[in-house]
Amino acid sequence: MTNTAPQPILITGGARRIGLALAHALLSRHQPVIVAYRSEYPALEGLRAAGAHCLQGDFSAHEGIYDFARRVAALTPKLRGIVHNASAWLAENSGTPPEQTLQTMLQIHVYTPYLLNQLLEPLLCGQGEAGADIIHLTDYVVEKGSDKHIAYAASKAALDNMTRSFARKLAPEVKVNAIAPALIMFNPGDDEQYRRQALDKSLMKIAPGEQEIVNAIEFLLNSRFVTGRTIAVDGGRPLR
Ligand SMILES: NC(=O)C1=CN([C@@H]2O[C@H](COP(=O)(O)OP(=O)(O)OC[C@H]3O[C@@H](n4cnc5c(N)ncnc54)[C@H](OP(=O)(O)O)[C@@H]3O)[C@@H](O)[C@H]2O)C=CC1
Ligand SMILES: Nc1nc2c(c(=O)[nH]1)N=C([C@H](O)[C@@H](O)CO)CN2
Repeated sequence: MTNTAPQPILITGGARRIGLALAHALLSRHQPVIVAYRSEYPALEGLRAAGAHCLQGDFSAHEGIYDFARRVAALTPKLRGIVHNASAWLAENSGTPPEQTLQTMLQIHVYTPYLLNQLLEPLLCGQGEAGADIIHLTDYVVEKGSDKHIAYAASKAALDNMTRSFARKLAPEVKVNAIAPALIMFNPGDDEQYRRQALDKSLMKIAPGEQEIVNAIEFLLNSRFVTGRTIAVDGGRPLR
């Protein structure tokens, strides 16, 4: 009887918040993970102790993405999946020149998944039908736009669209889906007024926390049939 070990899932931006929670959830189910991180975090120690491979990588320039893909390929012959979680939430009023805001948003939400999906395709394919997954973390604002985060929303919309293109290209070996969250968790600097207003935007009126996204990702990983779709995890925001 052959006993094949599960192949790892690559999580970008996995050293904090949603990516970190996902990495620990998968590790607790004996699913190996490779965590891509840019900045050092104390949480990396816990991830390594739990068995994660943590690979430093900065996707701010194309060469960093190519270099990172080479190091992933040197680490493992196959991947069970890629979760494109790495992101920055830059607003137009951040003081950054607008062309730089757009460039930063396109780099992390469009170039990074576009290049990694192609550079790592040989690691995803060859594992049978529905043998691997790509999951793009997008945003509810893809549907609605955002007056304060115009470049962010546009770049996430491009990522949402790429979900369907890569699903077409890689079927039936690789399923490709997106998860579009609305507010999942606040940032530490968010004040009370902001929190009240943000909570009031959904029907459910809570910030549900990382586990909601972990649950959606586990649903997709367990499916053999769902591909090319965007799962909304938004507390009913379009109905408000
Ligand atoms: N939190 C929420 O309520 C919502 C989240 N989402 C989406 O869910 C996902 C996870 O959200 P959240 O946990 O809040 O994300 P965070 O913004 O907290 O973390 C994102 C991670 O991506 C990394 N990253 C950003 N730019 C780069 C880069 N150029 N190269 C390498 N790594 C980079 C960051 O690294 P570093 O630490 O070095 O900056 C960071 O660790 C994101 O895609 C987000 O857009 C969508 C809607 C709501
Ligand atoms: N990369 C990130 N994207 C987003 C964040 C974040 O902190 N990092 N936060 C949000 C907000 O929670 C928003 O949905 C409600 O205020 C959106 N995207």
